[in-house]
Amino acid sequence: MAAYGGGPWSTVPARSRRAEPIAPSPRGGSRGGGDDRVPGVGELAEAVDGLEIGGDGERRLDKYDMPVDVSGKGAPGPADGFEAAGLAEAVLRNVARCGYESPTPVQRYAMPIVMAGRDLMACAQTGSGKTAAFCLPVVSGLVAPAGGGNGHGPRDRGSFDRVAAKPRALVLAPTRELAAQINEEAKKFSFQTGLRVVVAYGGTPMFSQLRDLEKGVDLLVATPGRLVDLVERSRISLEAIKYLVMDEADRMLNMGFEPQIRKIVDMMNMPKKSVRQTMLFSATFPPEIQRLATDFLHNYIFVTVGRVGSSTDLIDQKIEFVNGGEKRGFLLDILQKQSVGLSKNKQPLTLVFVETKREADSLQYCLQSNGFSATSIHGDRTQQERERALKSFKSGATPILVATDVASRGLDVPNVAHVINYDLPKSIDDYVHRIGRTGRAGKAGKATALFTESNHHLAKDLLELMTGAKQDVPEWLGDYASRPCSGGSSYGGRGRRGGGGFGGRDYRLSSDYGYGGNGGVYSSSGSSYSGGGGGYSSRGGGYSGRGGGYASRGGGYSGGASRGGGYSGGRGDYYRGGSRGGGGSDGSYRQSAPPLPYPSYPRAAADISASGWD
Ligand SMILES: Nc1ncnc2c1ncn2[C@@H]1O[C@H](COP(=O)(O)OP(=O)(O)OP(=O)(O)O)[C@@H](O)[C@H]1O
Repeated sequence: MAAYGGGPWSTVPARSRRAEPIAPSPRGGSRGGGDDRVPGVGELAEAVDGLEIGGDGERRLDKYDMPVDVSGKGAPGPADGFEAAGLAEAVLRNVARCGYESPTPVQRYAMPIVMAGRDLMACAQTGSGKTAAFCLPVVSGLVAPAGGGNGHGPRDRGSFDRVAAKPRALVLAPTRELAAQINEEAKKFSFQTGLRVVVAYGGTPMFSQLRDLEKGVDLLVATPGRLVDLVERSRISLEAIKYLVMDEADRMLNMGFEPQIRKIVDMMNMPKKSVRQTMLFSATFPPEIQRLATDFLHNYIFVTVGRVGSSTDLIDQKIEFVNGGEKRGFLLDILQKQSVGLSKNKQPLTLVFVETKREADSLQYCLQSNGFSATSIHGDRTQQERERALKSFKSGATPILVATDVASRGLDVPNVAHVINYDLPKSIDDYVHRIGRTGRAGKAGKATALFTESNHHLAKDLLELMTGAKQDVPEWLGDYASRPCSGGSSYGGRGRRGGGGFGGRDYRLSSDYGYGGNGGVYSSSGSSYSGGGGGYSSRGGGYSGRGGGYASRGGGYSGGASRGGGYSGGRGDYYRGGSRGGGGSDGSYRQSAPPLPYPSYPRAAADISASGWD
């Protein structure tokens, strides 16, 4: 396979970019009155609270250049640049303001697909620019004039019709912090377009969000819980939705969250899938979630950059074997060593992941008692506390953030130098997302995992992941990986990743699915686009999962009183049976039962709320 032939990426250090004047739009001209003036970054920052552009250090954006596979009938080819993608001029100006010189691979492929009005499932590595990959074409589609080529007919401004706001685009995100971040990004990209971007998430008073909604909304970013609440109060109507995006889609459709997503999509008056345009994005997409996702997609295109669920080799991954009781000392040692010789305000930003909320509190206290400046974020802290902690971490005022999985997905904190998995997660996909908080946007990062005996179930997947990312793997990990594990392989077992090797990532290509051959599949990594043919019938092919389902993973999880049972193997929908009682919020389990193979996500309503799902 030939290497992916993407356009040259910017490797200009962000700092120098920040200092440079922003170039006027290459096309000149403007849309709508009064847009000729091109503001500088500072001005944009003033206009958009929370704007952050770049950070320190060299960027190796070329690191994301890797084989790209595209499957699905009639997929448009990639765009060489932002202009070639056909984005509206106002949006192009905002791209320039953000200092983006050329699109990342996922952006090159996703933008033309979305601009062509096609549904999309896209999988690309953490930190590789997926947010802009959906925001730019969606914003562009919203500002496009009648007949502007986006296939959505005349422009109809989001309106406030008596009581209900009617957004035309909806972006769903699994946590409040991520929703807030996407909101900021979307605002940047829609600067001076006349579009209104509004965010709605739980944990904050509703009245300010209502006031915002009353002014009208074109693009709404929301967490599912708060959205359901607003729709049920008739403050939002989804009847005008043209674009539906699910960020971190595999998480959104996973575990206890899926029913709420179904409620939003199927039972709240949203146009049906053949009418709206639906886009799903994540760095990880297990086949069973891909299968579930087809319920929401219409004749979609699947794009994967690199291997589904792989980590970027921008991250230097280390794994250390530690006895459970020695973890704290080990962590203190790491932190001590990395801070030597650095002044207080130059400490590297370090994110420490733990499994439970209680452990987060306790570790924060321990670190503080040992002279480290640390804060924490988890589902038991108030939203105000969470936001304060994140802000303090971002600014470097508190360079150590102890977090549960509530911070594992999507958060883009520039300059996180080190991610430490103090407790390893239950699944390899969670690991991929956690370490992906560093090594973003082409910058290098470091990840250290403390592996204990109880993490045996993860050994095989870690070995495979690290080997794939060209990391040094200790011999003992290979030993663990080759030994049978009583708990079976983790849920995130590589066997579920689509058969291994490039080309097997779109689950529709599984022979079980009845995709009908190689129709509409091409790979930028060499083989040519083979056009139509084939075709597939959504859900119709009898996809049988990973051959054996959960039960194949060494005994699987058999339920247990506190969990409400229901984990019976089969095709991945264990949560459908039985109650989902038990479990702490945001991936926090306090019980002393043996570790679950999966999930680390909340499964009861109260947990969902505390995790920020609302
Ligand atoms: N074309 C580009 N040129 C330069 N920087 C970019 C470009 N596109 C995105 N970025 C920057 O890359 C960083 C990561 O982007 P983003 O948060 O969208 O990643 P992601 O793929 O969604 O990651 P995750 O899977 O963790 O959610 C952001 O700081 C963003 O501003």
